[in-house]
Amino acid sequence: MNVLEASHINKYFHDPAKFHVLKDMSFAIRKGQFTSITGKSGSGKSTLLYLLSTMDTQFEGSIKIKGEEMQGKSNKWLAEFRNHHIGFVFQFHFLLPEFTVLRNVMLPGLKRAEYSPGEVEHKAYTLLKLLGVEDQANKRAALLSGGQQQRVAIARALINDPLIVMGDEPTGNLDSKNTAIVFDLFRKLAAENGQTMIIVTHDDDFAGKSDHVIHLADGRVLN
Ligand SMILES: Nc1ncnc2c1ncn2[C@@H]1O[C@H](COP(=O)(O)OP(=O)(O)OP(=O)(O)O)[C@@H](O)[C@H]1O
Repeated sequence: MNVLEASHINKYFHDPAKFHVLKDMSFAIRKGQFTSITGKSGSGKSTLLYLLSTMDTQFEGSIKIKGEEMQGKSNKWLAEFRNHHIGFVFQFHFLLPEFTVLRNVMLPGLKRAEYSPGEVEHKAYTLLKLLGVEDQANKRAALLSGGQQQRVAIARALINDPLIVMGDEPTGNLDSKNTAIVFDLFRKLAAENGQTMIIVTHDDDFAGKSDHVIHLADGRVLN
């Protein structure tokens, strides 16, 4: 089953001159598939992920998630859809620096209010443990190293069991040991929970081990 279908995506930037950054891209991503988006610096990986995440609505073509067309929906509708179905890990972590690590991970779960605060806390702690940062749980997020913050941001992205996890270089600040831990966790979530991973990466090793690679070059998808 396809969880995401992109058809004839075209995207232009207009600053300083008109620039055709994404050219007629079409592809499908299946449920539970571990997809890497690769390509040289400047090839459009982050731009494409931003579109797929529904955060950028300025493009031509169609993006369907769970069979639902994302084009033409209001920002409010899209925000609600993202809250329910998509977890993000950005290059910058956007943790709330004055809140504890545990609180940062719990917040999207508390906002969703599907589980009790106690259950959300238990889940947050379990995720921090899987990512090897449970000993930082009660520290203020601002005090953590870049790599620790990245792992906390990954835990936060996973707290609501999203259908799709999207990451822009989610292991960019991690050493090889922690990159392997994150990769194995993503792989397990894809295989056991059917969660779909869409990950922008420079790491050929990481991409080589994924189920599906979308390789960008000259603004196009190479097959
Ligand atoms: N807001 C913008 N306005 C104009 N050009 C932009 C804008 N954002 C990105 N670009 C250009 O679009 C191209 C693709 O950028 P993008 O950040 O998607 O590449 P990338 O493959 O993710 O690169 P990297 O691997 O270096 O992060 C680049 O040439 C970039 O300069």
